[in-house]
Amino acid sequence: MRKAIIAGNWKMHNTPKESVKLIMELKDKVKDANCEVVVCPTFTSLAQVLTLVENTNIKVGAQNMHYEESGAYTGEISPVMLKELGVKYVILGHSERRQYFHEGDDLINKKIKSALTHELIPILCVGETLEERESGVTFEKIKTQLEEDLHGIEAGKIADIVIAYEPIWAIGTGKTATASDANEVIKYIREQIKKIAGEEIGDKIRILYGGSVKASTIKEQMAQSDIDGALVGGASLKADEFSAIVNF
Ligand SMILES: O=C[C@H](O)COP(=O)(O)O
Repeated sequence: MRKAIIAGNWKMHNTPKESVKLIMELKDKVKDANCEVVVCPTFTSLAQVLTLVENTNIKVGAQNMHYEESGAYTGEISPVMLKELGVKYVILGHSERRQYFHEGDDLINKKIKSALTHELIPILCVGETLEERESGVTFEKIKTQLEEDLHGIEAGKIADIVIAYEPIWAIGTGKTATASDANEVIKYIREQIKKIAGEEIGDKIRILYGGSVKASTIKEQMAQSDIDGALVGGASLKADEFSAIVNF
């Protein structure tokens, strides 16, 4: 049985003060959740949020990291720094990183390996553009991303990764993929993981859906055979909406 995860990606929203306010509002509202609850604030809010979620059921993730432990990489944050703070998850390969910061699969692969070495759980995002979907190459695109992003990672370690299927056309657009369309792609991802890492790991790995998830969509999404949770952007910025998603 795979334990569901609902993760909120706050993206570049919330100052430290705003983050404190949101987490204080959220704590009580999600305390009885039946899934793993994760919030991913900006780097500048991580320390305060981590302190405030001590002894609660909320875990904390970062939104990105460098693959090196330290060095002359101005403006970057290392896995060692995240680990020391108490961060548990790290989002890697988000389409916004791929699109605006030109992160390629090679780089994402290095980051995933490094996160695993430092016992951070990567939330690896994959997904197709609208153009790719319309020209019928969704599965090919996802297959390539998985093969390249997971290249050279031993099968046993792949089980620790969380994958988020995020069709790019559904992110921040209000256009949610239908639950059955999302499930179809997620099933395909699971099949690919079975090919890469073996049957058992494919059955075990948790795969989330992301893209305009709201309180009104989550029930149907979670009722699908292969969807193990959600990576939530916009709707994770409001305590009432996010807690309604978490308590689906
Ligand atoms: O990481 C989260 C996703 O990009 C989804 O964002 P969204 O819920 O605002 O569409």
